[in-house]
Formats: sequence, C-alpha cells, structure tokens
Amino acid sequence: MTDDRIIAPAATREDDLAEASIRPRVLDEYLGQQPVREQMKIYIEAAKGRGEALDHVLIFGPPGLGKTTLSHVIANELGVNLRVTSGPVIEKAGDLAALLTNLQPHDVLFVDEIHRLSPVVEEVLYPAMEDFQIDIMIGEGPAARSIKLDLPPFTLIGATTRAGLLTAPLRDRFGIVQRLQFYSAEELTRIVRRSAQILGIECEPDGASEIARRSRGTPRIANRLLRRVRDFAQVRAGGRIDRATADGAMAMLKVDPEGFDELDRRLLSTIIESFNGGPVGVESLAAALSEERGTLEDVIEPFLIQQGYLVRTARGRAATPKAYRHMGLEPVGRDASLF
Ligand SMILES: Nc1ncnc2c1ncn2[C@@H]1O[C@H](COP(=O)(O)OP(=O)(O)OP(=O)(O)O)[C@@H](O)[C@H]1O
Ligand SMILES: [Mg+2]
Repeated sequence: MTDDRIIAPAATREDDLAEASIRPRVLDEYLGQQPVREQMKIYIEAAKGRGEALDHVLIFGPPGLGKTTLSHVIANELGVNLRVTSGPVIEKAGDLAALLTNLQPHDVLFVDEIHRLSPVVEEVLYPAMEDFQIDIMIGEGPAARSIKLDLPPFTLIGATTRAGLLTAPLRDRFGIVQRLQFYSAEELTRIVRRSAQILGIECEPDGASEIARRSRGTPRIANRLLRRVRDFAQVRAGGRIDRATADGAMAMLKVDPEGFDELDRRLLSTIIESFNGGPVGVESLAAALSEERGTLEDVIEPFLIQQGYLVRTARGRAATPKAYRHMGLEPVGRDASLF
C-alpha cells in the first residue's frame, strides 16, 4: 500500500539512515521556505539578544517538508539542547513532567505529532507553556495533594501535519506559527544538488531539475528519488546523472512527469470514473481506494490540491479539468460552478 510508494512522503528506514548526513543543520542550509527562514532568523536573534527562551513554535505542513529538520535547526541556531518526543509517546501527565523538569534553561522540547497528545497531558502542558509551571499530584486517595513545580524557561516546538487537528487552546499558546509550503521545482533542484554533493554523486544540473520536478514539492521525496536514480546511473550510465538517466530511472519507477504515481492516478481516475468527477465525500473515496481517510487527507490530497488537480468543496472532493486532461480525458458534464 502507501508505504511502498517510491514517492510516499512518509519516512522509510532507509530515509532515516540517509538523512543523517544530508539533513540541514543551520538556517543557511535550510533551503526554500524563505518567509519561514527570514522570520525565524529574526526571532532567534532577538531571543538570544535578550537572553530569553525563544517563544513556543508550532510548525505544520504535510509529511517530508522539513518540520523535524526545522526544529533541529532552530535548537542548533539557539545553541541549546533539543529533546525529542511525540504526542502518542507521552502517555501520562507524569511522563510530561519528567521531560519538562529535566530541561536546562532555554532548551527546546520538540513534540512531534502534537495533535495526538491526550487531553490530560494537554491540560498539564498549558500552564507549563504559559507560566513555566506545572501542577502535579503526589500520593493517592485522601492523602493526595497537588504541588506546583517551577520549570526552567524553555521553548516548545510542536509539529503536526494539519493545523485543524489541534485544539484551539493549545494552538493559542504558540507565539510563533509556521506553515511549511510545498517547495518549488527550483528550490528542490538546489536541494538535490546539495544532497548529491554531500553523497558524492555526480549530478548534472538538468538531471537534478528532472528529479526535482517529479518530487511532489517534497524534499524527502527528492532525496529518495536521487538515491534511486543514482543506482540506475551507476549500473547504466557510468554513475553520472543527467536528464536522460533521470528520465529512464523515473520510467522504471513508474513516476510520471508530474511526479504522480499509481495511487495518485488511481485517486483521480476513481473520482472521474466512479463518481462522475465528484464531488465525492472523503469517506466514500477512501473506501473506494481501500486507503485510510487520514492517509488520503494528509499524504495524497494536499499536493494534488496545491497543484490544482483536485478541489475540496463543502460537498466533497472534485476533479478539476486539469485532472481530466492529465488522465487523457475531456472534462464533460461538469458542474462548472465548482470552479
Ligand atoms: N528546507 C530544506 N532544505 C534542505 N533539505 C530539507 C529541507 N527540509 C527538509 N529537507 C530534507 O528532507 C528530509 C525530510 O524532512 P523532515 O524529516 O524534516 O520532514 P518532516 O516534515 O518532519 O516529515 P514528517 O511529517 O514525516 O515527520 C530531511 O531529512 C532533509 O534532508
Ligand atoms: Mg518529522
């Protein structure tokens, strides 16, 4: 299913191993996302100048766009430690208390998938974020009492794929909110060239841009395609990646010129053929594709929507004329008011 897709945005084990060497460490290596980079540079410098912890940061964006990377970069630029955890891992209030009380002043606590925190843990987090204090219960039954603990000033960085998944009170406690955008082909080209250089891969500019163009606006996919194309180039082209080699490799991998794979095409053709172009509710669509609704919403749809192949309407998802043309079909019988 989705995990085997060469262009799946979620990280594989191989990605994790390879990413250790190519993951940007400082803001200057964090390519693209210019508004985010410029703002963070100012906020970081200001916080350091005042000798304070950076305000809490919420980062959201589809998988593979650089949320985890950005949090590492921020901690690095601040010159503080980064503690990494995730929403589902913090099961009890006590787990969170242990994490928080072990922080050094100005440290960063990175909570991945922050939308998956349990409500009880979230309650403990509010005063921690606001006043650097937590209330914890000691003992049980009638002897139980609550004590207040002071925490060192710290920065919470939360990451989530969609802002809409967060409760309003949690979202309101972040002073800085950054939404990551899909990368342009030009930005991805720079990312591919940088990775190729670090990995010692010979990659021509037109080979890099060919890989970039098919990477669904996502650095993780660009880096993964680069590694696959390298294998192909090594066996077929003396190790050098140019446009023809990249093209040949992509054909073998069944990644089309828009960066779509089987699943993207299946989604578009299902809407067009089984649901007359839509609108179709997300549940029906997920059932027709045998995919999880969450996978559809977080992983497959965002890029198709951003590229104008799909629209989300009040009545469900609909294929655009661009989608019909991509599938080699004429847009017919469409409700023109949708667009
Ligand atoms: N701005 C960037 N410049 C260069 N490379 C980047 C950038 N952002 C991400 N990358 C590369 O893409 C890889 C994936 O990024 P990262 O793991 O930060 O994504 P993520 O948003 O945390 O994804 P997930 O939602 O799956 O956790 C990184 O290892 C890094 O090599
Ligand atoms: Mg991540």
